Amino acid sequence: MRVQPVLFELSNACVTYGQRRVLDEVSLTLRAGEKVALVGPSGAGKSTLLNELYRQQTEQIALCPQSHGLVDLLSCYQNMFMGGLDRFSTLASLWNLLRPLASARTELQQLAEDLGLSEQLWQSVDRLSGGQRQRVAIGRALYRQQPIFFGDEPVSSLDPVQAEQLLTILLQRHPTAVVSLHNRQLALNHFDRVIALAHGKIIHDCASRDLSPQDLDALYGKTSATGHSKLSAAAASQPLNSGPAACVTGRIIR
Ligand SMILES: Nc1ncnc2c1ncn2[C@@H]1O[C@H](COP(=O)(O)OP(=O)(O)OP(=O)(O)O)[C@@H](O)[C@H]1O
Repeated sequence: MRVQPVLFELSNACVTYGQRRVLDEVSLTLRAGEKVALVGPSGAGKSTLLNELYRQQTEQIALCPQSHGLVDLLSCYQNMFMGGLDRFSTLASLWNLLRPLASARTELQQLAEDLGLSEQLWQSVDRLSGGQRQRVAIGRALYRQQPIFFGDEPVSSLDPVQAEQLLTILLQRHPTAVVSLHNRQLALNHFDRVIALAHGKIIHDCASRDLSPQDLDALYGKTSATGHSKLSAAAASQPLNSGPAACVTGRIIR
C-alpha cells in the first residue's frame, strides 16, 4: 500500500497560558487520508491541539469551530456562502451575498436540503435553534470544498440520528479529517484512528479497532466492569505540569 504524504507534524509541541501548560510535549504525525477522532475530558486540550494543527494548513482546511462563528443577523444562505468566499472575486462575492445568482442559489439549496435546513435557508441565524445553528456551521464548512475537515465537536448539539448522518456526510466529502468529540460510539464507528488526550498530553494514539467502548469510558472517569482499561492507567499517570522555560505562552515550539 502506498504511504500517504504527511500533512501535519508536531514535535514536542507545548502551549502554555501563564504558568499553565495546556499542551505538553505533544508529538504527532498525521497523513493524508486519515480520519482521526480527538477524545478526552473537558479541558484536556483537544481544541488547543486542533488549533495548533490548523495553523499548519489553513488554506486547505474546512474548519467547523466549537463556537460556530456565525454572523447572527445574516441568513443561513449568507453564512453558508461565506464558506466559499475564496472561490469568488470580491464583486461576485458581494453580488451573491446580496442577490444570489442561480448557480450559488442552487448549490446552497441542495446543501440546505442535505442538512435539513431547506425551510430555514433565508432566515437569519439568530432565529434558529442550537442544533440548526450547528448545521449551518457544518454547511459553511462543506461549502469551503477543501480536502481536509477539522471539527471541534461539530455534531454535539444534534440528535443522535442527525449526528450520525452529518458526520457520515462530512467524512465522505473530506478525505482527511480531524474531529474532536465526546461521543465514544461516533469516535469508534466513524474514525480509523483515535487520539486520546488528558492533561494536555497524548495518552493513547491507536487504531479505533484496538479500542473498546470501555476504554473510552475509563478516560471519562467511568469505571468498566473489570475496573481496568488501557486508558485509565495512562490518564492517571499524567499530572498537569506547569511550563518550563522551553515553552512560550500561547505559542507552539516545534
Ligand atoms: N485563551 C486561553 N487562556 C487561558 N487558558 C486557556 C485558553 N484557552 C484554553 N485554555 C485552557 O486550556 C485548557 C485546554 O482547553 P481546551 O479548550 O483545549 O480543552 P478541550 O479538551 O477542547 O475542552 P472541551 O472538551 O471542554 O472543549 C483548559 O484548561 C482551558 O481552560
